[in-house]
Amino acid sequence: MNQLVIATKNKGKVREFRDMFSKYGIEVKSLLDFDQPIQDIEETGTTFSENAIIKAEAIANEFNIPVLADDSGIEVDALNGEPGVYSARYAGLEKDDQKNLEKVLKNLEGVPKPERTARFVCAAAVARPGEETFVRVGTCEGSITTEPQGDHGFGYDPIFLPTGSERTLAEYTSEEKNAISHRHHAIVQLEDWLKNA
Ligand SMILES: O=c1[nH]c(=O)c2ncn([C@@H]3O[C@H](COP(=O)(O)OP(=O)(O)OP(=O)(O)O)[C@@H](O)[C@H]3O)c2[nH]1
Ligand SMILES: [Mg+2]
Repeated sequence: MNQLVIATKNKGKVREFRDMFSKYGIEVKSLLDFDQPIQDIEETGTTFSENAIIKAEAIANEFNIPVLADDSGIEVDALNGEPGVYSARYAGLEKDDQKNLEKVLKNLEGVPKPERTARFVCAAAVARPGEETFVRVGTCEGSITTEPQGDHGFGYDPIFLPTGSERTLAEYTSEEKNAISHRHHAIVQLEDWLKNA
């Protein structure tokens, strides 16, 4: 395989998949590269895996090609796992990264450091015409800061401290993030498929 379509319109994800797949010699195309506009796929699942499968199968069936989809987000323990599958839309349907992370910080006001634990989760689903879809889940454990720090990455990266780190993911280089991220931990489980497809 020398090219793979990722069923996403999220530029941050596309950048990370491009970097991570380059070592397998795989060129990444996203829904942003299609000639025709692709309608937003409704994420009606209650888990990351369900939503990843919905996105991968929608595009695989429509275009009759193999597709990988990522559904991801952040679970904050003191917020009973929120924002979870609603991470992109936590502060509204406009999917504003800044508003989303401000809402998490506000909802955690007064919560002491040891109770600010959280994790990023990534479900990566592979759908191929006529074959069974499969999904692999990766996580990255950490905690939530009290203020945003750093300007790399995307989404909630400026408020996420990986376990044992004093820097947020937004203060990591892309190479550093891609070595420990939830997305990395999902993708390594696809290695056998990637090498043989
Ligand atoms: O700081 C972050 N670092 C990450 O590495 C990361 N991965 C996911 N997220 C958040 O979770 C939502 C996913 O929602 P999501 O999987 O539905 O994606 P999306 O709606 O943005 O695009 P699409 O792939 O559905 O087209 C995103 O918008 C982000 O807010 C991240 N935040
Ligand atoms: Mg989405």
